Amino acid sequence: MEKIAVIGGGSWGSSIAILLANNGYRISLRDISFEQVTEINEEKTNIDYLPGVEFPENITATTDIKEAVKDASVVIVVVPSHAIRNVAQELSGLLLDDTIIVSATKGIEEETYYRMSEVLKDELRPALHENIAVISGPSHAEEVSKGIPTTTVVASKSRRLAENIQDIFMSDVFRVYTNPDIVGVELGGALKNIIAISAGISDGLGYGDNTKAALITRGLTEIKRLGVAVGADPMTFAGLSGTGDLVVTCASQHSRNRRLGVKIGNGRSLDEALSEMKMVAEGVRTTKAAYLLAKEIGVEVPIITKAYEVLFEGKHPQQGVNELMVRGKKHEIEEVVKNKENW
Ligand SMILES: NC(=O)c1ccc[n+]([C@@H]2O[C@H](COP(=O)([O-])OP(=O)(O)OC[C@H]3O[C@@H](n4cnc5c(N)ncnc54)[C@H](O)[C@@H]3O)[C@@H](O)[C@H]2O)c1
Ligand SMILES: O=P(O)(O)OC[C@H](O)CO
Repeated sequence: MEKIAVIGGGSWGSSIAILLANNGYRISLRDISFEQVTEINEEKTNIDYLPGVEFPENITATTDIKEAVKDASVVIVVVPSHAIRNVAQELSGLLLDDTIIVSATKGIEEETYYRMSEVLKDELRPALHENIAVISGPSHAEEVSKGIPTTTVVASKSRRLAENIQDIFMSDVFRVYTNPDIVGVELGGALKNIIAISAGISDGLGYGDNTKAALITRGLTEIKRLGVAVGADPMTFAGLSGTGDLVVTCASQHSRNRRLGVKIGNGRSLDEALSEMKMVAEGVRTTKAAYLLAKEIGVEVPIITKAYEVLFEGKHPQQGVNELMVRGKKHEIEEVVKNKENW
């Protein structure tokens, strides 16, 4: 049985491990929590992160990264974004030149504005750079682990590598597409979390479906604008890691980011909201990184800016919404206006 290592045994890492174990791979699941590792090995559960789900026999958990990656042909990194650089440092030196590395983490590094695959490249030796791919898309762990039909997208520089990973992940309940646009796929998955927090804030304030549709649609415009400014293909944002992931995260009962937003909309401070959550809400760090990046390169991102002011500068969420509503008048889509002569 071919071995795959999954680094990070929280909700998404555990779900990926279960999916790939059901696809016939031998899985070594690495987490830093001794309690979690023991529970997965002895009870075949991970109650805090994936309640109600049983782990198959072909998953073994370990705290030892060396043991996890030994003889693994593929290493999937599924830790929170703030841990990925440390993990990459741990991995460097442990991997063979032909090991495939897949990032399933969604975020932007705060200090460098690097995407997750860029952080991996920064820490792994050049021989491994061509082996790096990312997987993203609308895929809540709670549903994937229960075999609920899900679609995702794999991106890498090499089509052969993307198709190889597509084959590994594909099942009759998990459909995988490929896309050569790593920048767009990664940024779609990272930036949607900011809009999901904003959608949660809107729900917490008691606003309705119209407001959420506005946040999703205008949020997608901001994601696309910022993404294109740093090299993404605009078409990617119409796909699974753009529209798909944005819709699911803004609407889903499972979303950690939306849940955090609801708490803020209900009047909690960011620290209070975070202290009530065990799982990571990536959108918090991503809000800071995206706001600062957009400011630095001069891209207009009004919703992301208000999210930043509410989360980090203590602005009242209702005031943030009001400020968005009374901004100067605009055309809906500048490109459409430009294409219409004499309008
Ligand atoms: N949960 C989902 O549905 C989902 C779906 C797609 C993508 N993601 C992304 O996957 C990433 C992980 O999210 P999650 O929901 O699984 O987080 P989580 O909070 O559920 O779990 C994180 C896990 O990582 C572990 N961890 C932390 N540092 C580690 C390290 N150095 N080595 C190994 N393990 C470490 C923690 O102990 C914990 O078990 C995030 O970027 C998230 O956006 C999550
Ligand atoms: O639960 P969230 O908000 O972290 O979102 C999880 C996934 O990114 C959804 O695709």
